[in-house]
Amino acid sequence: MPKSDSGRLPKNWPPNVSYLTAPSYSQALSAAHLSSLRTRPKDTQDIPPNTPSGPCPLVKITPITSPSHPAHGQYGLFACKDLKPGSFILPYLGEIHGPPSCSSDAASPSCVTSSDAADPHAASDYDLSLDRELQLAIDAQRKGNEARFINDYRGVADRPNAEFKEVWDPRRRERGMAVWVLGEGRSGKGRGGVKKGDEILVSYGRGFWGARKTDG
Ligand SMILES: C[S@@+](CC[C@H](N)C(=O)[O-])C[C@H]1O[C@@H](n2cnc3c(N)ncnc32)[C@H](O)[C@@H]1O
Repeated sequence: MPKSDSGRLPKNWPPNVSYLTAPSYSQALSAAHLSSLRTRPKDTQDIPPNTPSGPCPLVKITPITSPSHPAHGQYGLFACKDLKPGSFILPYLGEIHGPPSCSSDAASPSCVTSSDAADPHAASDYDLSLDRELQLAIDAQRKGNEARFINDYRGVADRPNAEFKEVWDPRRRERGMAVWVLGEGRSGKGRGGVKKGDEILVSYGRGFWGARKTDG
């Protein structure tokens, strides 16, 4: 049984994944990575102070039973109530890690190149970039929270209704990623927030799918 700090697990939480209520850190994170992680970037929104640590009351993990859904047989994340455009949903928790097998210097040339053997995160479908320059990312494959169940909108809806955005956590004084309802945008077209019962869908970006294309 996976353990969580609060002892409570969201419904449908998989037994082989640890449930996190706070970030986890790779032991290989360098001093430079930790320092960057704890430096507030400009123009980053705060995680709302009332964000619960533990199961998020706004969402539920739900098995995808519709055969026409491209993630049929897997899980998705659905809204338990109407969510306003631009509103915060939940943090994206997982193991914060740097580039593969990196030693104590973030810019170290001794970092080995990426391969599945050297990089435990290379094959993960749950690895979300936090800082491209420093190659910091958050991998929720083995440990995470409900946000790891968010599917891509392609083949499900015309457009995403949510997005992953960097945040500042004032309690931990640390950078992170979180899920937000898409804002109304300039035109306001088609961005009416998320309705109760809707699947929460983001765009993983073309890079995610490009990297998974097979030749055959
Ligand atoms: C971060 S996981 C999302 C949660 C996943 N459905 C689960 O139950 O664990 C990413 C994986 O979900 C599936 N997925 C998400 N969005 C999809 C889409 N639009 N079409 C096909 N598969 C999708 C793919 O298998 C992808 O590698």
